[in-house]
Amino acid sequence: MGFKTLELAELERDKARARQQRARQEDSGEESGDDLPQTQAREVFEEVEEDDEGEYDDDATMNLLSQQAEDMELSQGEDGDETVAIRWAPITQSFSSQDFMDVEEPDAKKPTLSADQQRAVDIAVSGRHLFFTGVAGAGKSFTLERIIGALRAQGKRVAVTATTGVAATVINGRTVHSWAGVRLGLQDLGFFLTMFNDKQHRNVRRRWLETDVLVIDEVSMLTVKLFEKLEAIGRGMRAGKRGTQLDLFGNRCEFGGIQLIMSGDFAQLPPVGSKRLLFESRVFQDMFPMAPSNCVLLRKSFRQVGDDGLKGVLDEIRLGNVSETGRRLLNECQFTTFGKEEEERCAYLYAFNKDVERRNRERLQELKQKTGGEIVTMASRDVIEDDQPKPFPWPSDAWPQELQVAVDARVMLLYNVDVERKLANGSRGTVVGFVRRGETVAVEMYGPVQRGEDAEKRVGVTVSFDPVEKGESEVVETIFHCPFVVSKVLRPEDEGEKGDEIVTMTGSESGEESEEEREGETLATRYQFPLRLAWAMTIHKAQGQSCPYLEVNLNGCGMNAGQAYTALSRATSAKTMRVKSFHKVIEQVRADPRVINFLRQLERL
Ligand SMILES: Nc1ncnc2c1ncn2[C@@H]1O[C@H](COP(=O)(O)OP(=O)(O)OP(=O)(O)O)[C@@H](O)[C@H]1O
Repeated sequence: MGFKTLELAELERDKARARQQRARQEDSGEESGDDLPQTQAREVFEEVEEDDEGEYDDDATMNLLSQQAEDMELSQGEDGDETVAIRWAPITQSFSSQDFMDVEEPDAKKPTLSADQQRAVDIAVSGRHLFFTGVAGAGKSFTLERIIGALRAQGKRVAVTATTGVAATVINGRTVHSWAGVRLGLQDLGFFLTMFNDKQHRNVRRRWLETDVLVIDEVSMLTVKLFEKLEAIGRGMRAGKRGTQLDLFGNRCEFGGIQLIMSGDFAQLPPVGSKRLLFESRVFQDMFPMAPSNCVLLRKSFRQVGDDGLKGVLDEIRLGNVSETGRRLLNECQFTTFGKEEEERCAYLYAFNKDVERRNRERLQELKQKTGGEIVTMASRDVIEDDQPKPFPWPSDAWPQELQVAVDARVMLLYNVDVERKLANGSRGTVVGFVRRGETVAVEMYGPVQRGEDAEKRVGVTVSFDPVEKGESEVVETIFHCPFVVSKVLRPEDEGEKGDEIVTMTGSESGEESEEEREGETLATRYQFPLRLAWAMTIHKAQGQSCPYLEVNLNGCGMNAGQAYTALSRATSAKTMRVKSFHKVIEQVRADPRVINFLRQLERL
């Protein structure tokens, strides 16, 4: 497909989106800002925001906020050494009507909910906080979509989020960090409450104030510390609005009265950099008491339909205890073979980054031999401040200085470009071509230098992203023309909690920084494509996805049933899954006793 065709397809899609939005606005009697140029429309919107603010007494609110900040200062707790695990910062923090988007009426053809799924929907529409969980493929994301539809039909303003970008794409949401405006969430409560009250952050503030229901998916990866911080921010931000009243059920207004809908499976991946699991949080326990009125366990898996053998072995691994029958099945999976096309679509999962990188390098060389195509090296453009050492000691998690790609190479996106359009950190696709000078202005301005034949002319890379299977089996194809990403090393103004330098990865299509990102002194900046090779990926990147063809290497998953379980449960059937390094690991797989205990309590409800 030529580039012009790609651009046209994109244009058509944007037009269709605009048409849909206009139709929705007309239906709801809302005035459309579409006829205005974009900036003007934004100004109109901001004026409305200013007016809304009149509802609150700003001085009184500020006093309350500072008081609350002192009262609720969060301690570091045992998670004090939390590592910086999420390497991006939101591209834009802007509030959009999409945050509170209407949804279509339920379609009679859509699959019907199981009794447990229906119970979750009923609790959600009753206005109570809801936590629901279930085995991988039990339809947690699917049920969330139904819940969101039902709540919006009640006129509620629902913010849809997940703990990772890829998980957010599945439910048409954004990351909870981005929604909440907290980036990595490293600063203390007072910092956020003060920050959200300056004019620059009015959009974040407005989101906190106007949301009725906050949905968070894949909560097994949410740290106790961040969850409790979000709860305190909610209370702090909304204090001027609702005080510290009790809600309809006589509860203290957690999250300042926002209803919480949380979903995830603690038998899958735990949070990065923290030993505590979310259900150990006192705030979580208060909000979601172990009772049928607040918690639901979905028991049936819909992913491995028709493969009871695989379902059975997954249930065993989940609890860290694999039977002889289960071992035999996994043993047979060592010898699964795929046809040529299936092998191309296969996802290879590893526990370690070094294995992922090795496998991807091998596949790139194989591709070159097979097609005779050229491997293109994208060298980053580095800007290092005068007083900084040269070469600059880039942190190990900075984007690579040299990125190698080729046409037909499988690649993965490295930050959340546009989660609503399914372009999230972890989204996978295939390189379809290179964009040459003159075909796009933005690329010329911000493109990195390339080496290799024809390098002068090659200034961009075009990727066709895989369709994302939504909860209800629709597919959305996205063809994406890569923007560039700025990777910065900053010395923050407030020195952070640890006084260390913080690495901030920021991205924007224009290459310009957004207001919120202009904090601290820039030491060095790297311009690079936000891509990495992705025939192989880490198990973390695969959470929440279904993989029709899968190879799992279990090396490194010992002692961590969550990793083995997450990896193997991406498969839709044992026939389309190849398992490697299984013997050594299966003896060691142990489930976390805290998780087993938590699940047993849920079973008894
Ligand atoms: N009631 C249902 N009827 C038919 N299909 C369903 C139903 N519920 C879920 N599914 C299908 O099952 C598959 C898995 O669902 P989903 O991805 O929501 O599971 P999940 O619990 O979120 O999985 P994971 O824990 O791996 O993220 C999807 O293809 C979904 O469409």
